[in-house]
Amino acid sequence: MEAFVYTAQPARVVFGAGALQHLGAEVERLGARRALVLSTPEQAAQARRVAEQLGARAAGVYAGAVMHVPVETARAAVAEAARLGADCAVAIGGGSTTGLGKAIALESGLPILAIPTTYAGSEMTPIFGLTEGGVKRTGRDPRVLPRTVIYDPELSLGLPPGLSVTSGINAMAHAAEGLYAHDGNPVTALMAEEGLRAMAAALPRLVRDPADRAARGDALYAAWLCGTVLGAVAMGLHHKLCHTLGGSFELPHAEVHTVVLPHALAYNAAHAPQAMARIARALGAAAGAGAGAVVDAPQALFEQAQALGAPTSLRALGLPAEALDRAADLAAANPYPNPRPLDRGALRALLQRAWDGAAPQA
Ligand SMILES: NC(=O)C1=CN([C@@H]2O[C@H](COP(=O)(O)OP(=O)(O)OC[C@H]3O[C@@H](n4cnc5c(N)ncnc54)[C@H](OP(=O)(O)O)[C@@H]3O)[C@@H](O)[C@H]2O)C=CC1
Ligand SMILES: O=C(O)/C=C\C(=O)CC(=O)O
Repeated sequence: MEAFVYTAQPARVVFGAGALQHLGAEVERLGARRALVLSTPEQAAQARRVAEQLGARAAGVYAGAVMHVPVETARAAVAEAARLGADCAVAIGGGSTTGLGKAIALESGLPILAIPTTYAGSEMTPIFGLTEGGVKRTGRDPRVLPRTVIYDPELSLGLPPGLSVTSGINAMAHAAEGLYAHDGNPVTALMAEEGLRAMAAALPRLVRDPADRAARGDALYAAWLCGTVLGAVAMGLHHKLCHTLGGSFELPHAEVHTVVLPHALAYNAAHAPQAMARIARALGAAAGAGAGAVVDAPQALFEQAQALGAPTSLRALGLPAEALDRAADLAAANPYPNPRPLDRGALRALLQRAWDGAAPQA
């Protein structure tokens, strides 16, 4: 085995149906006395229930989270945390709410307890994102890594099948790119392949029955693994393209990941054969393909998304055709680690296929 470096992220995970019951004890374990509960406006009722559960340990509710964390929202939340004398943030919701918790932690150092209800995986990463003047910047800072994560599959029962699928594929994207990361290692590869297998197996069950508790648990387990990979190693072309399309053209995060992933993998396939073999093995195993069956990883992902009823074209997400040239310019502009060198013409062709909803092509 070759030499490698693996840095574990020190989050505590409490996992299982009904795990939310441990919230009070977990807040106490953090040494916190006044937790500010965060959510989106739509999930405010759930946040209030969480605050009631915390009783005297709740400082209040801030239900102002929005996608991509505008700096104005972050500043307002930091001010509210200070006004209420909060010494901890409890973020219940998807990546948008966790992201707001991270913005507070970045400014104030408050510990975060995250309770994820989607599969985005932000709860397992020291990565933050902030949007100012229509431009999103991301960074890494150990202060924003949640100290404790409560994964309770009961809380994701209400996540609609369409969102479950796109959010699940968002998670799979972290694992897939982690498998060819320049700073990857055998431990993150193990987590990535298992995360891909578990998510690919869970999603068809969730589409058949969104109330399938076992499948919800498997999907959250997969999200945890995939999020851990995102937090541990560098992402490449796929995440860059999605940030460009999401940040500059305001496309929805998980849906963009779903459309772009097969195409980004096809772009890199010939330059990352071992990663492709592991992705294919994970997808083949999930689909019940016999031992030794050959599965084309990008094509298998494309077909799985189609079969699950997910969007497969950028056109369907509302991207105007005129935006493709600028998106290609932006994606080719700044260097970042990727197995295949960035070629503006090839990226433009990739984007065209993703816009058309065509099958991925190496
Ligand atoms: N820093 C990091 O490491 C990462 C950051 N991110 C960031 O997170 C954001 C995306 O996260 P994502 O989770 O996809 O987006 P959101 O948190 O915006 O959630 C997506 C949708 O899911 C809905 N939802 C969430 N939970 C439930 C539930 N239990 N029942 C019903 N509906 C629910 C939300 O509804 P509603 O609006 O009603 O609450 C929303 O419409 C992006 O900003 C992305 O950049 C993503 C991955 C990693
Ligand atoms: O944009 C962020 O907030 C940080 C990372 C991600 O969103 C990862 C992703 O693209 O899913």
